[in-house]
Amino acid sequence: MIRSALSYPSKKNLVLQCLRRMSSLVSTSVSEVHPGVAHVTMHSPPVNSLSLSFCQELSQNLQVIHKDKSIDIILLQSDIPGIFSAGLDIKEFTQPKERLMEFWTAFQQLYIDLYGASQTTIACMEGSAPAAGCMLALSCDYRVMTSNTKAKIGLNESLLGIAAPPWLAQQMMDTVGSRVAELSLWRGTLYAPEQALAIGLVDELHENPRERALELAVAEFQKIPRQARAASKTLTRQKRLKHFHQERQADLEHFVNFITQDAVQTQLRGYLQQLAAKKNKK
Ligand SMILES: CCCCCCCCCCCC/C=C/CC(=O)SCCNC(=O)CCNC(=O)[C@H](O)C(C)(C)COP(=O)(O)OP(=O)(O)OC[C@H]1O[C@@H](n2cnc3c(N)ncnc32)[C@H](O)[C@@H]1OP(=O)(O)O
Repeated sequence: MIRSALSYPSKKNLVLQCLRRMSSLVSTSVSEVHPGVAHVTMHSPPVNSLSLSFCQELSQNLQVIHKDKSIDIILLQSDIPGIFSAGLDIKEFTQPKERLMEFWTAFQQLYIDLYGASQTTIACMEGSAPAAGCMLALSCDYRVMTSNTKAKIGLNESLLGIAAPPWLAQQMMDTVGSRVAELSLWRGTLYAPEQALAIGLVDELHENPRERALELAVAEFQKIPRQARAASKTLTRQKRLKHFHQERQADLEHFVNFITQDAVQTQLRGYLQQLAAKKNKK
């Protein structure tokens, strides 16, 4: 089931290609909302956690959009109320080694496809974005977050008994500075919107992030020549991406070695139980 139709005027081949790809996919949809502006909408209830298939699907959609020269701005959003993305699907961490490798490879690819997108990307966060949910936002060029104080954003991995991968920690440092990142990484701080704005983790708060993101895209960002935006991105991101490609295999090995440790597995199972207990209390 496809949640909403793709519409790229005068791009019939691409539409067909997309539809073919998406026929077995259910967790994201793509739609052109204004000439040159595409919404990529995440919909994987209950919390848009990034499972193997969700990472792969999001990547595939981004790759299709990358090839579409008529699209120059991507708005990444969720249609689950109160949630942007809950980060990586923790259940994936308890899978056998082969699956873990496939999972992490798909997550790495998603980072490449989003952080490395030549288009201008805006994260429209109407809800919480912990851990890899925060990675999705950090990979975008601009972040608009809801002003609703229930929403939280940050890298809380340490509270799960794990650590963010080096490249995600680096994204945090690049965005908020080394000292703030250092503190927030080991504390696992999840920031309320006003705090996130104060440290520069998000760029704007708005009661309607989607509306604001579209307004920014059309009234501001599209006025800057597309090639200039893309070249500026290359200036600031190329070095990080090159390094990431060099370290990709080592990063995969680090992940598998780390996550399969008995102590880490015990901690993760405990964390999942905490989440379930919290839900039962509601
Ligand atoms: C040289 C360097 C050396 C170091 C190398 C180290 C390398 C190691 C690398 C390891 C890296 C690991 C990276 C991890 C990144 C991550 O993304 S980890 C995931 C972190 N995410 C979270 O902690 C979020 C947890 N969830 C929540 O806080 C809340 O669910 C929410 C705020 C998102 C939403 O709250 P609410 O709306 O109240 O929903 P809930 O009732 O809590 O949940 C509903 C439902 O969803 C399940 N769920 C929630 N989050 C996840 C998740 N991330 N994965 C899987 N499932 C999740 C929750 O259990 C409920 O499930 P049931 O309905 O009960 O089945």
